[in-house]
Amino acid sequence: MAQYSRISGSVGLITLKSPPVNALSAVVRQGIVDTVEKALSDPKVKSVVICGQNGIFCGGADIKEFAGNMSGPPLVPIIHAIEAANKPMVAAIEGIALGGGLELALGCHYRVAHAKARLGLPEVTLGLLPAAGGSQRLPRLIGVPAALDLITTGRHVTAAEALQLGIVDQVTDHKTVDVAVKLALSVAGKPLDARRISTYLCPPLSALDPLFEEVMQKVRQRARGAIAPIACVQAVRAAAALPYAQGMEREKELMATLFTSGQARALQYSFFAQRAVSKWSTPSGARWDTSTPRPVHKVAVIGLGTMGRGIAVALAQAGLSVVTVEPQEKQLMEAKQAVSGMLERGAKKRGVAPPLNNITYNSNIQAVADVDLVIEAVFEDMALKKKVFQQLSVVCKPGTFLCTNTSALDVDQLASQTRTPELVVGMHFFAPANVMKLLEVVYGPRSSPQALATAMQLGKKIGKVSVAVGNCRGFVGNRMLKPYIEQAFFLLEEGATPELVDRALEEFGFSMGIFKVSDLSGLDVGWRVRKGDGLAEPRATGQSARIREGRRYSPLGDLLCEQGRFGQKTGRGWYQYSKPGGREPSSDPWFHSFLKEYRAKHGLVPRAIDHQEVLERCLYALINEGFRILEDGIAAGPEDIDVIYLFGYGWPSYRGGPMFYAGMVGLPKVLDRLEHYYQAHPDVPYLQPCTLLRRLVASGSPPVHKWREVIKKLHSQL
Ligand SMILES: CCCCCCCC/C=C\C=C\CC(=O)SCCNC(=O)CCNC(=O)[C@H](O)C(C)(C)COP(=O)(O)OP(=O)(O)OC[C@H]1O[C@@H](n2cnc3c(N)ncnc32)[C@H](O)[C@@H]1OP(=O)(O)O
Repeated sequence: MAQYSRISGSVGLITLKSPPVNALSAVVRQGIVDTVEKALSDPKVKSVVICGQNGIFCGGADIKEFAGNMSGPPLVPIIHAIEAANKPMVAAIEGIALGGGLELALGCHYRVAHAKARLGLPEVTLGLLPAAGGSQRLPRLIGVPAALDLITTGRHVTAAEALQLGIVDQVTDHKTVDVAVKLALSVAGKPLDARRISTYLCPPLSALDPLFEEVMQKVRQRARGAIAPIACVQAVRAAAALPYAQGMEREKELMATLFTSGQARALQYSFFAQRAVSKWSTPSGARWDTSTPRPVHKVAVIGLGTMGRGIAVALAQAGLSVVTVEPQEKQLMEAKQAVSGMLERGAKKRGVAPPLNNITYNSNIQAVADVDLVIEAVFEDMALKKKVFQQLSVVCKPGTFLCTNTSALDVDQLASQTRTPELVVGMHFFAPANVMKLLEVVYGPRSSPQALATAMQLGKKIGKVSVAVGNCRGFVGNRMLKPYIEQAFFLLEEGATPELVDRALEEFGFSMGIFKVSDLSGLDVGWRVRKGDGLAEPRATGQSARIREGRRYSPLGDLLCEQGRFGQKTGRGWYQYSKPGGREPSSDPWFHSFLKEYRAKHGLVPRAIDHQEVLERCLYALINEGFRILEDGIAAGPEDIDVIYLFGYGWPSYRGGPMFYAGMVGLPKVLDRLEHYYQAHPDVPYLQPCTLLRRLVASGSPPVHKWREVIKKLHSQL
């Protein structure tokens, strides 16, 4: 709703009231219509201030409404009425003015922002464009280049930047509404024509066409298949080229296409999925709202390899006190230099002082005696990790949470090395740990709800999207990756090339195909794991070379590693590079002839493989494993899996995540194709459709938000 009052004798005050972010729901929009009418018809009122309750101006349109039938008065005419008003309208912006919220403010004649406010048009991140006049007013106000930047990226700006750009007229450290009322009093009765942004022309630019061509090219490259950023450029172009009324028509037309698109549905799903994962629950009944995290001030990081360094930086940047331990002096010195450099570069970017003093560097594990929580980040080796946990159990003060940054190992085995297994959880960071947003928080059967809640809270504090997952080999992300990679290897055996597989995946929207990723992260990583599992040992030639434990196995990755081809770091992998450490992959004739010989040796007759098959085999195998994970209760719901893939594995955001994507493709189709491929490859168990997928299809393929009901039923029957 919106509340109306009169203050300071002649100022009408309209307060948006719709917690938590005063989104513009149908009720709020109706409230604005009613209160504006009241203010304009009250002869005692000479000017009007619009603000939001609880220090928040407005978070934009109510995104929940987009999924249903939109009712209530539309926003565009409301904003037109505000702009056309014959009394000055002033927006008092506290907290946030985002999307429709900023568009509402742009309809006002004046804007005052609190110094801590953030403003932006993030519609593009929801698969939309600012369609309540934002795409037409913002370029008229701040010019085409700046508007293109804000609208195509959706980035939020601070009040200071908004002032510099000319989005707001005034920034204050005081009570924003009081300052806005003062301004409203001072401008009462003054002419308003020059304050109506829709009447402006965009600031002139000499070479409009080349500018838009250049921007469009950049945006297309960055968008990698997303349609909203393209539409945003087209809308701003209309603002630059057309009179306002025609520009608004174009804005409406473009929005109509986006609004009903699958991409918008996916991005809006992902917005709510990100929020849903913070409301975690476990099969044993622990929940986010009944578990109290303990405060964490001082954290230890054990091991200063690549992961440990990134984790230490992420912690220090969030203001935590960090105790690092690296027993090898040389490695410790190198790490100190590297970490300081990372902190300095990060601080420069953010315009703050580097938090160098937040970190101490130690070679003795005794230094962790008084920390609240430890994150072990030593080499991925169970024996080594067990030793560290035994030491930690002795050294740390009672009650210290002990976390491991393993990417696949059994958290429960590590817990059993300590006297307090209930305080042990996994905190699986993704490289580079100070950049990547994802954190898998892994609870074992003995982890206490408080340990889980504390790790989740710490993740949030350091700016991660944290997802609680159960303990199994590879947890969620890496467990699903295994069948995906396996299919890619099999496709090479059957006739594909790394180039073909990568192209198909990149056209789908991944920034890099699986073979480029493998070269980047190092082929030796997977090789070490396979050797640990007894899979990668050199075997007899012939049939048995391609079978392990009765299942089809491809030794291609192992064979490359045996040749010292570890990817970018050695300058050779699935591709070749100009030098060791080179970044630009190019097709490698050696690999192609090696593959030819390999196929001949194993009697494999290559056949033509198209992009469709690559996508179906790689992605459906991965999705099938996702369903198994849900079946096993390792992830609480499809949102958890999707968020993990969106934030940790480069899944294209406009496809919503693998489980959402399966729903978009249609579960019957996914099931049918898996059945087809399993029939063709009965020695590949990952292709066998799992029970949950069958059950969902049998229950009419409900939409993704209803899957939990089916999962619950399935669990109750097991
Ligand atoms: C045929 C064509 C017809 C077309 C008709 C279309 C009409 C066109 C007119 C206008 C269109 C306008 C477009 C928009 O305005 S789109 C919305 C733009 N706004 C945003 O993108 C903001 C999204 N929200 C955020 O970024 C954050 O939530 C933020 C506001 C910054 C607050 O962050 P934080 O403090 O971290 O809190 P949470 O993110 O956890 O959010 C708290 C809860 O509030 C819910 N929320 C937030 N924003 C919205 C929103 N805009 N609509 C609905 N709900 C919102 C969020 O889900 C949390 O809820 P819960 O606690 O239940 O999880």
